[in-house]
Amino acid sequence: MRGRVSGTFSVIHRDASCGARLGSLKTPHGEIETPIFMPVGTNATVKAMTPEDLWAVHAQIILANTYHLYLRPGHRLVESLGGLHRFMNWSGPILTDSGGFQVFSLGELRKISEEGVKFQSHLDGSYHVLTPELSIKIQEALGADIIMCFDECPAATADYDYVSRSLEMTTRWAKRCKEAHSREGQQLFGIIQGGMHHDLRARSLNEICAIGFDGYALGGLSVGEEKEQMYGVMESCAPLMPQDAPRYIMGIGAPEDLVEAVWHGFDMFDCVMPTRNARNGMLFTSQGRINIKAKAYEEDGGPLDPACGCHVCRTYSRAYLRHLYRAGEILASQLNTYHNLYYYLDLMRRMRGAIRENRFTEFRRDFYGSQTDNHV
Ligand SMILES: CNc1nc2cc3c(=O)[nH]c(N)nc3c(CCN)c2[nH]1
Repeated sequence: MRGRVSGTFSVIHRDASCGARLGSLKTPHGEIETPIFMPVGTNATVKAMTPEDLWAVHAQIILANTYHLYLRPGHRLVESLGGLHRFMNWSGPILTDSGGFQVFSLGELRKISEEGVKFQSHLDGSYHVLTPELSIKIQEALGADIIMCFDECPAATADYDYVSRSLEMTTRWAKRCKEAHSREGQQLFGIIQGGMHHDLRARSLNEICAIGFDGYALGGLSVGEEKEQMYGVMESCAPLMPQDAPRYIMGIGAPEDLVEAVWHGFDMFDCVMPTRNARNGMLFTSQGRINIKAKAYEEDGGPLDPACGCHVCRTYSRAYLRHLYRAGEILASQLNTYHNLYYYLDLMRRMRGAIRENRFTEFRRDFYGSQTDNHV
């Protein structure tokens, strides 16, 4: 079992008007300025983006998935070829999720037990057992800078007793993950469960923090709950989490969710929304979301977002982006993804600036005012 990787995270500045804080997280592949958004690169690629594009949109750290890379091409193959960074030509930090959530959202025929999760591959129907120990070994073989404990994310519909028993098993699994983890320099984050119940959240938080990890994540959110429930869990958990460790909310979220979470004092986020929405023509702008396939843009020679400084907004018209999308061109996914990720990462940059200048509460108020949602 490895102790905490000391001195990797420091809080640089706190905005006195709220919970927002500026942080620095050091990893073997570089230093990360927080708050930060992590583009999702499930199969060792952020879909439709080259590593050069990711640097151009100022990505600092990306996420990859244990479940997918274990099934294809296999973690031992990636390890034999020099590890995930070499394999995908991304020299920046990488965080890998532990596989539990993906098994439940993708695998067929899952059976959960104290040992772990038995499941059938969504690719070929083959049978597998993912355990806390195997999840850690896979993530060590991939060589991510930050790895996640193997946990169970209960469905939003799960009842109180199920959520209570589930968090107790997640705590036992977290202990097994810490025991199994031995790769020097690699950070291990614990995951707090407890559903939408503040007493169960506090219990999970205390148990996971008592084990001691390099960072702490809120799991079990963005699973179909109401926004008020999600924000309520953020508000109740943030003050109870260690001040001096990174705080990550998994699977979050829409731009307004990121602003709310930063306001409460969270540091790291990941979500497929910017990349998945891009491929479906749903684009984020300073005036809210737009649907690029709408007829309203057929003859619109203007930029996607006049307030955006990205290459796409400086180069192409809405009419051209609409044409590419309707023609089913591959370039539509590339340009739309490039812009959406630039928007998300620029939003994080603007939030860091607001925290640095102690004006984050004003930033949050102005942000809500600007988002006249669902433009055509
Ligand atoms: C989209 N919503 C969402 N909720 C999550 C919860 C967990 C969660 O509770 N645990 C883990 N390990 N991952 C989660 C993920 C995947 C994050 N890339 C979630 N994604």
